[in-house]
Amino acid sequence: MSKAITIAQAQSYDAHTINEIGIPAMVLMERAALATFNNLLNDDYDLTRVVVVAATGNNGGDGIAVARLLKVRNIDVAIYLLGDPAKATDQTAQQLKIANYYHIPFTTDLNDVINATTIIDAIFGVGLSRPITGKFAEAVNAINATDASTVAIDVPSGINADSGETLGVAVQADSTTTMAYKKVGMLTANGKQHTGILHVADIGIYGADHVETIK
Ligand SMILES: NC(=O)C1=CN([C@@H]2O[C@H](COP(=O)(O)OP(=O)(O)OC[C@H]3O[C@@H](n4cnc5c(N)ncnc54)[C@H](O)[C@@H]3O)[C@@H](O)[C@H]2O)[C@@H](O)CC1
Ligand SMILES: [K+]
Repeated sequence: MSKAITIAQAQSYDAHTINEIGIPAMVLMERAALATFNNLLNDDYDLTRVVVVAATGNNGGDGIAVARLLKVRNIDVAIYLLGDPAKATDQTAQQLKIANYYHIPFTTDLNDVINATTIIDAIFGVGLSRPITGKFAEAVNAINATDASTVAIDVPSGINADSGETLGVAVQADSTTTMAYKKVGMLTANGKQHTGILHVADIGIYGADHVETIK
């Protein structure tokens, strides 16, 4: 799985898997979360205090699911939520509901992010469409200012997954678990520098050149 794909390819492979093949989006989200969680454990980060910084797109949903996987293992985890939960995607709204069931604490205090030992960056993935500003930028700057280890989901937030450019500000990750295939922007100098160690996770999404098409 060494090929690299564009944002448009990532989105069309996702849509094909969900709409044509019929694997539910929530299943893919759960696999993305489990892959991120397994890499988090294997890479041996200090999980004394974990904060998941999540927005309300599907990248955020992946992160909220990771928070639950940590919580059920008795790891101290909180969610710093950015954006309006009323505008969450269906899958992310469902993950928020599950997080509430498990009583995962939500914090609005950036000091909790600053004092974490490990931060999960689940702000934006391939859906980033404009420069990061306001509260989102404050959170990214706080993440980058800490000594905490930072683990990005899919793409370090703020990096354009096509060009590798920083859109406003971008998370400087120690490692990134990217879904299905590398993203071309992560192979540029700026992209690489923000991605850190790159893990590619097979979550059941494949391109048209995959074995799936062999009749
Ligand atoms: N759809 C799928 O099949 C899967 C998606 N997955 C995850 O979902 C991600 C893509 O999810 P989405 O398409 O929801 O996109 P994102 O979660 O990356 O973000 C999109 C949301 O952020 C907003 N946004 C974009 N740039 C912004 C900015 N600068 N400031 C404020 N808001 C901004 C958009 O309006 C949109 O609401 C992937 O990167 C991956 O992490 C995974 O769960 C696996 C399956
Ligand atoms: K991210």
